[in-house]
Amino acid sequence: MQAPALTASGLGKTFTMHLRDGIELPVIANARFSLHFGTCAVLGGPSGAGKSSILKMLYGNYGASAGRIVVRHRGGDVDLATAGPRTILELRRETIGYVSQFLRVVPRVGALDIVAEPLVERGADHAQAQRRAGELLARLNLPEWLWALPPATFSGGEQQRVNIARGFITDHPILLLDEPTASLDAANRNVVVEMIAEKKRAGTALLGIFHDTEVRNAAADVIIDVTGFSPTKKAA
Ligand SMILES: Nc1ncnc2c1ncn2[C@@H]1O[C@H](COP(=O)(O)OP(=O)(O)OP(=O)(O)O)[C@@H](O)[C@H]1O
Repeated sequence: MQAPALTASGLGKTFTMHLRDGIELPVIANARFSLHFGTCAVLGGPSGAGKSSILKMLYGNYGASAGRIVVRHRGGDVDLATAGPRTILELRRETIGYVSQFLRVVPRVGALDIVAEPLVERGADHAQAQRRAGELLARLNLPEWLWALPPATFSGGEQQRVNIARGFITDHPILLLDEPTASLDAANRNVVVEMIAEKKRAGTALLGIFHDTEVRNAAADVIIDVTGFSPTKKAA
C-alpha cells in the first residue's frame, strides 16, 4: 500500500494567553491520523473542538506544542512540526495547498490575475495560467465582466469563489480546505463537490472542514472526530 501523504501522531496544541498572565489553554492532545492520496478526510466535532487549530498546524500557521506531522515531500519524509520557516515555505510551495475561508484581497489586482498567480509564481506561462484561471472562474459561475476587477467589492460568495479557484489551480499533492463552501449557494457548492472529486481522482490527499452536512457527506471518505483529541480525555 502507498505510504500516507501525511501522518500526525501525538499532536498537541496549547495556547498561551499572554494578555492573561500567561494562562495555558490546552485545546488538542495526542491527535493521531493519516491522510491518504486519492481520498478526502473531513475534520468533525462541535464548534470549539479544535478543527481549525489542527488545520492551521498542518499548514504551519500555528506551531505544534507536541507531536509530529510527517509529510511525504520530495520522495522523503519531513516533520512539519519541527521544520524551520524555509522548509515550511518549501512545503507550501510544492506539497501542501490551503484554501482559507476568506480571500486575502490584494488592492488593484484583478480576479483573473489573483487566481492565475500561484501558477505564474511556479513558472507557468502567463497566458496559459490566465486561461486556466478563466476556466475555473467560469466553472464556478463568476460572471466574466468581474474577472478584470479587484475582488475588494465582490460579494462574500463571489470572493469565496475566487479564493477556491486560486486554491484549486495548482496540483499540490495535499490540499487543506477550511470551510471553502460557507458562503456559496447550492449550485456552486455542487461545483466544489465535483472539483473535490476530481482532485481525488488525480490522487490528491484532501483534508477539509465543512459545516454543510450535504457537502461533508458528498466529499468525505473518512471523518476524523476531533472530540477524540480533547485534552480532557485520557489518551488511549
Ligand atoms: N490563536 C488562538 N489563541 C487562543 N485560543 C485560540 C486560538 N485559536 C483557537 N483558540 C481556541 O481553541 C479552541 C478551538 O478553536 P478552533 O477554532 O480550532 O475550533 P473549531 O473546532 O475549528 O471551531 P468552529 O467549528 O467554531 O470553527 C477554542 O476554544 C478557541 O477559543
